[in-house]
Amino acid sequence: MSSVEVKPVSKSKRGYPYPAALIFGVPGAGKGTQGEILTNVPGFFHLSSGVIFRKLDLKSEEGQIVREYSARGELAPDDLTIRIFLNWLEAQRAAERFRPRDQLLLLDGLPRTVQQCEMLKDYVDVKALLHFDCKDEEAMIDRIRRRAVLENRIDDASESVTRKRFEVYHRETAPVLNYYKDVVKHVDCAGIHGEILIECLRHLVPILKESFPREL
Ligand SMILES: Nc1ncnc2c1ncn2[C@@H]1O[C@H](COP(=O)(O)OP(=O)(O)O)[C@@H](O)[C@H]1O
Repeated sequence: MSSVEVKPVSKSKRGYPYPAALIFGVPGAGKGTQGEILTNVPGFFHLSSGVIFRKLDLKSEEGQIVREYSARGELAPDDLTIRIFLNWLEAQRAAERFRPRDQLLLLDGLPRTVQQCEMLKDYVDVKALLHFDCKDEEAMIDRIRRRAVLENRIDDASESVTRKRFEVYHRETAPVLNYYKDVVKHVDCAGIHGEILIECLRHLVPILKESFPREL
């Protein structure tokens, strides 16, 4: 993707707020893997902020800022994050890859601060937050170490940066769980892919049917 152009978004014209579910949890919990699996199921559209950020043109100002923060294991500034996300979402919608009238948006990695929840309020209607619950954080750190080799991710390469991401998660991201406390669903992230998929679908399919009623 080339550099992100920042355009003001007219809320009423786009049909906001879009129905959405959040895939939520510590780094390495398997959010991206499940999101990718689910996006192959008709009715779901997966969007990962980390993936969008890694696709930014490094020559662009946004690309450079985001890379600096992620290389340190810190969160990018909220306003920049939300702007990049909304522009990217609109580009997907304009290209008809994302169809808000019949696809539930699966957000992975966003919102990641309470401030981001507030900023997204008019744009996404959060129907559920799937909390990928991980009791064993050291196992997650091991997973991330293996992923660094496979995916060549700058923020996965150093253990101190990984530990910093966990610290930032507990301090800044965990409060998001409380913000959406009425719609939190627990998913045990220790299972095999198929088991986790079943759990996710058990929570998501009723939302899909309710959000996009269809006559047979
Ligand atoms: N919602 C967000 N707000 C701020 N920064 C973000 C957000 N999403 C991703 N990032 C940045 O991108 C990096 C990688 O994100 P991600 O791929 O979701 O990693 P993780 O494995 O930590 O869940 C983060 O460490 C952070 O610097």
